[in-house]
Amino acid sequence: MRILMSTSNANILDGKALSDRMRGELGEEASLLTKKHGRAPGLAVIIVGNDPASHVYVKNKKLGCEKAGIRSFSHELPADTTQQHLLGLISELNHDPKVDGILVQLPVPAHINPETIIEAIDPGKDVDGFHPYNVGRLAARQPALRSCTPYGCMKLLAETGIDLHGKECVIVGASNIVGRPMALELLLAGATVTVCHRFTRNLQQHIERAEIIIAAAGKRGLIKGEWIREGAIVVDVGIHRIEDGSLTGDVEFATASKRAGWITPVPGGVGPMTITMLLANTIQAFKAHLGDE
Ligand SMILES: Nc1nc(=O)c2c([nH]1)NC[C@@H]1CN(c3ccc(C(=O)N[C@@H](CCC(=O)O)C(=O)O)cc3)C=[N+]21
Ligand SMILES: [Mg+2]
Repeated sequence: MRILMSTSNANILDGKALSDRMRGELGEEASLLTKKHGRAPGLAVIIVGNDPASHVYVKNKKLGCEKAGIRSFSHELPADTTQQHLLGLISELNHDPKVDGILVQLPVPAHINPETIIEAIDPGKDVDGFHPYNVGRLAARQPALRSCTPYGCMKLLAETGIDLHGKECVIVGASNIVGRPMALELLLAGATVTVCHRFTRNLQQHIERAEIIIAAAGKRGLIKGEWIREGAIVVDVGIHRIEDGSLTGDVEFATASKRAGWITPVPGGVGPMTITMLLANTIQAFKAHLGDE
C-alpha cells in the first residue's frame, strides 16, 4: 500500500468573480441614485505623462466606471505639466458639483510632489483614500474613504468566512498605498498585525507563523511556497509582468497553493478588487455629497 502525502490544493480566492458580483450591485445602486437625484456619480481621473502601464490602468478604471453607471471625466496631461497647473485643475475639480471623486494616477513625474498633490484633493472626493485625513480617520477607527487595495483585500478575506479577531497577520511591505493602510484595516478588524519591510531581519520566520499573509512588497516571487503555514490565507498584492508576457505576484504561487487554505491568483485576485473599491468609494462620496447616507 502506498501512502500519499497530502498535497491538498488551496481554495482560490477569486477576485474577478467577487469583483463582477460587487460591480453588478454597485451598478444597480448607481442607477437608483441617478434616478433619485437626477445625475450620475462622477469620477475625475487625472493622468500626467505617457507611461503605457498607467494608461492601461486608467483605461480599465474608465471602463469599470462606464459599466457601473458612473460618469468619468478624464484629464490626460503632458509629462511636462507643472505642479502649479495640476494644483489648479484639482482646485477646479474640488469645486465641480458633477465630480464626486478625484483620482490622480500614480506615479506622477519626478518634478511633481505626490504628497502635495494628494493633500490638495478635497478629502470628501479622495476616492483613493490616500489623503492624510482619510488615513487618519482609519487610524482613529472611524473610516471615511478607505484606500482601495487594502479595502479590496478586506472584502476578499470576508469571502473566506474567517473571523479575523486575534488572527496572526503578516503584511509584507509598508508602503503608504498598501502596507500601512492594510495594517490599519486588519487592526480595526481585531487581528494581531505584523508589518515586515526592507529592514525586517528574518522574513521567513514571520511568514512561517502567519495565519494570514498580505504580500505587498513589489518583489516578484519574494515569498517562497515552503514558508507558508499549512492552511494559511495568502493575499498577493504584487503584480509583475514576466518574460513571456504573463503576470505573476510576490508569492511563488505553484508551491504556496499546495500549502495555503486560500490564495489569490495573479491576475484575477486583488487587481480587479482595487478598481471595484474605487467604484464603491465614488458612490459613497456621491451619497455623502447629496446627503443620501
Ligand atoms: N492613484 C492611484 N490609484 C490606484 O489605485 C493606482 C495607482 N494610482 N497607480 C497604479 C496602481 C496599480 N493599480 C492597479 C489596479 C488594477 C489592477 C488590475 O486590474 N489588475 C488585473 C490585471 C490587469 C492587466 O492585465 O494588466 C489583475 O490583477 O487581474 C492592477 C493594478 C491601481 N493603482
Ligand atoms: Mg485606487
